[in-house]
Amino acid sequence: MTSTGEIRFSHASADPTRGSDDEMPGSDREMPSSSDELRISETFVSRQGEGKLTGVESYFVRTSGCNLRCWFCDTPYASWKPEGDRQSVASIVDQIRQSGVQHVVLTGGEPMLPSAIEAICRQLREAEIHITIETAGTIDRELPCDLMSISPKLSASTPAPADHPRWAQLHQQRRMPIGVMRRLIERADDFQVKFVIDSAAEYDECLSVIDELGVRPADVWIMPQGVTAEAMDAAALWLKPWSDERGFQYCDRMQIRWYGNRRGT
Ligand SMILES: C[S@@+](CC[C@H](N)C(=O)[O-])C[C@H]1O[C@@H](n2cnc3c(N)ncnc32)[C@H](O)[C@@H]1O
Ligand SMILES: Nc1nc2[nH]cc(C(=O)O)c2c(=O)[nH]1
Ligand code: SF4
Ligand SMILES: [Mg+2]
Repeated sequence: MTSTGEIRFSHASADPTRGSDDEMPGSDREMPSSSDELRISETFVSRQGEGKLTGVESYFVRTSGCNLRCWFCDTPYASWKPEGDRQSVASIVDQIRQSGVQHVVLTGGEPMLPSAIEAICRQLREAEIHITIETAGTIDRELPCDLMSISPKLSASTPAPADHPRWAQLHQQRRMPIGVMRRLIERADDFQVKFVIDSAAEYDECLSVIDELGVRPADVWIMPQGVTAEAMDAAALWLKPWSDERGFQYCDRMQIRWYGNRRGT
């Protein structure tokens, strides 16, 4: 942790923010990460459903484990109750290469947590495969990335303190390191910033984060919180006009429309 409270991992370091899935974040229940393997909850080929590459066939690699605990997380099997076995960097990259798919989406959980993500990105870059990283933007790593897709977590994402006292506190402390996000944006070849909005009460905070990040409206994507087409239809009525008025991109999460909220899609 730096003096500003930001987290920066050097190559092959262990992950001090790594928490377990229960109410004892930081416990040693999980093995420390290594630079040549990481825990994977699922891999699959699908179409990118969010942001500027929507529609592009992509090989998804979902790491397991997260340093945050959004109450609405749509992949609890990679955050609240992380599942999956450890796999080597070599086997993951081999499978991607054998698939012939030219775009990879590294997501999670939090894909910037395991140090092995750096080797994956270096090897994919060598193979000239396009890399998107879907991240909450709380962890600073230097790695090759074509599209850094940052989804900053607003305060309404915090889990209920009454139900999850330790995670509520940690989530609140970790969720918005603006300096880390700025550096990720500066280093990446391209970037987008995607906000999940659950209610109009989050508008002011969203606008002030955009201001602090210094990004243009064209780089901002507004996504409704929700995991069904019905929830997205209902949210679009109030959220899309607000987004359009400010010149933001509106992001209907298309995978939900195409496939429903199903794992592996
Ligand atoms: C599961 S997260 C994994 C990557 C990273 N941890 C993050 O949050 O950006 C993938 C994307 O799904 C979004 N997301 C998760 N749950 C959601 C929900 N209930 N409604 C809308 N978007 C959601 C996240 O904000 C992020 O953009
Ligand atoms: N099709 C599809 N597109 C996605 N874009 C970002 C995803 C994610 O979970 O990070 C995702 C996902 O899970 N599926
Ligand atoms: S940061 Fe991403 S993976 Fe972690 S809990 Fe929030 S939405 Fe889920
Ligand atoms: Mg998803």
